Amino acid sequence: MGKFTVLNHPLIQHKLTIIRDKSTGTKVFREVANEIAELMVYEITRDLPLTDVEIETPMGKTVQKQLAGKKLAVVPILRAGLGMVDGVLELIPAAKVGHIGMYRDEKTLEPHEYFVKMPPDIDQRILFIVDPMLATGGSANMAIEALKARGAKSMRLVVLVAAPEGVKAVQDAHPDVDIYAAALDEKLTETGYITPGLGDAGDRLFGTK
Ligand SMILES: O=P(O)(O)OC[C@H]1O[C@H](OP(=O)(O)OP(=O)(O)O)[C@H](O)[C@@H]1O
Ligand SMILES: O=c1cc[nH]c(=O)[nH]1
Ligand SMILES: [Mg+2]
Repeated sequence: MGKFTVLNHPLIQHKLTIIRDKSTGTKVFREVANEIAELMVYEITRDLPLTDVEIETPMGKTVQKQLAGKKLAVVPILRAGLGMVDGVLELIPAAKVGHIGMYRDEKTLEPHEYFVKMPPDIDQRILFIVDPMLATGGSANMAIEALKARGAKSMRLVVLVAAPEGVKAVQDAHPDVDIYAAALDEKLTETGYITPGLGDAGDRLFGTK
């Protein structure tokens, strides 16, 4: 089973409270969502392997560390995942960005894929799939399937708020994918929203209804 980790650093908890608050407007919501994504990526990349490299400082030759092995890519699930990309790129500016478009039918809650554009070498990369909300897990599971079908072998799912239902659905369907969340909330409502949650992440990021 894939690991599920809640990254409950005090700064992350504080910032999450800001974006949960319904009085927080679009501008601050966007800024703070990216700040949380940045803090999460700092934690999630702790286990990346390092290798020795010889360089020359102004004082002479020395052996130091650099990131080894697989390169990274960030994959936002459109639309709302876009609200986390800049935060990730602050720390990993050289990462490639793949996009996958998914929307959830408001009545059936079934996910629908409408766009996929990936870097050509996703089989060589660690993919950080980002989406603020993991509700039923349908969108994340369909996105992971689409990426696997295109050759992806190493993926981590990074969400701001997770519902227990979504965590279980992804763990059951994709035991090879670890999940990281800023919070694990109580449950889903009858209409498929996470409660207490933060509402509709896409609408809050982009000012739509
Ligand atoms: O786990 P699930 O039940 O699939 O729900 C979560 C999905 O719902 C939201 O997207 P939405 O469909 O609202 O699209 P949007 O990002 O364009 O607003 C959210 O950003 C996730 O992608
Ligand atoms: O609570 C939820 C559930 C799905 N998508 C959202 O944007 N919010
Ligand atoms: Mg939405």
